[in-house]
Amino acid sequence: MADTLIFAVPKGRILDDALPVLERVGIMPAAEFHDPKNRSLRFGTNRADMDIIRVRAFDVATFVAHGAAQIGIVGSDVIDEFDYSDLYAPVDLNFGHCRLSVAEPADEAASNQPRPSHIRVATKYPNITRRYFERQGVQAECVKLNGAMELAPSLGLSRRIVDLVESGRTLKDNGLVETEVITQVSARLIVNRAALKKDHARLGPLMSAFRDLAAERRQAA
Ligand SMILES: Nc1ncnc2c1ncn2[C@@H]1O[C@H](COP(=O)(O)OP(=O)(O)OP(=O)(O)O)[C@@H](O)[C@H]1O
Ligand SMILES: O=P(O)(O)OC[C@H]1O[C@H](OP(=O)(O)OP(=O)(O)O)[C@H](O)[C@@H]1O
Repeated sequence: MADTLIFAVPKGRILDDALPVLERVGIMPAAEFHDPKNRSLRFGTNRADMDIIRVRAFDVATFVAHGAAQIGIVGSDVIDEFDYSDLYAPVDLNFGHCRLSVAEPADEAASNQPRPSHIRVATKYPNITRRYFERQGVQAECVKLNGAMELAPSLGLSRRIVDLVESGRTLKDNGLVETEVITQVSARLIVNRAALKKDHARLGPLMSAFRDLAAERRQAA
């Protein structure tokens, strides 16, 4: 019997959109997965050869990149931040749309001052942020936060932030404006490259099923 395939999904907001997609490709987590009282982190599925793990978004990429999970679903923001060479992201699943942007207090953005060559930025994405500003000849000193980046400017932690924006509501409610879009974000299927080589017989058809479904959903949209 072949090894059990591990499918990693993020426990945050992407999960609600990911579950119907998984179901469409024939993967259904066991009933306990949906029980909020259940503290297990690994669950069976309707496929005897596959288990599902539910972890934090950034950890989905880490589990798959190291081959601890062979396949998963995660936002492209996370893939770009880590830039793991062992991660293959073959399918844009066309949900979880948002963008990664630079924002700053509305009054400071309006003042139109020239940007200094060294800036401080609060973000969950220090690698993307450094790379982005480096391309403009600006050295970005990043203060790593794991959430609530929007608080940083008003509390004097940094003038700028780099964070995800969807409706813009969080920025607005915290007195910030979006000044630059770094990149568009959507959910992706990710596969461990070594696992794909070793177990193409199972991972190949799975990838094709996700690819076909994504194409079908794009056509229907
Ligand atoms: N406002 C948003 N609109 C659409 N997609 C988003 C939005 N915020 C985050 N995402 C996507 O969902 C993913 C997970 O975001 P979520 O907010 O669930 O993470 P989180 O719960 O803050 O993360 P953590 O697991 O570190 O607690 C992000 O990596 C991104 O791809
Ligand atoms: O533009 P909007 O529609 O307001 O969405 C953007 C917000 O959504 C995400 O936060 P989330 O709600 O996931 O909370 P977090 O701070 O825990 O990441 C993101 O970090 C922004 O704060």
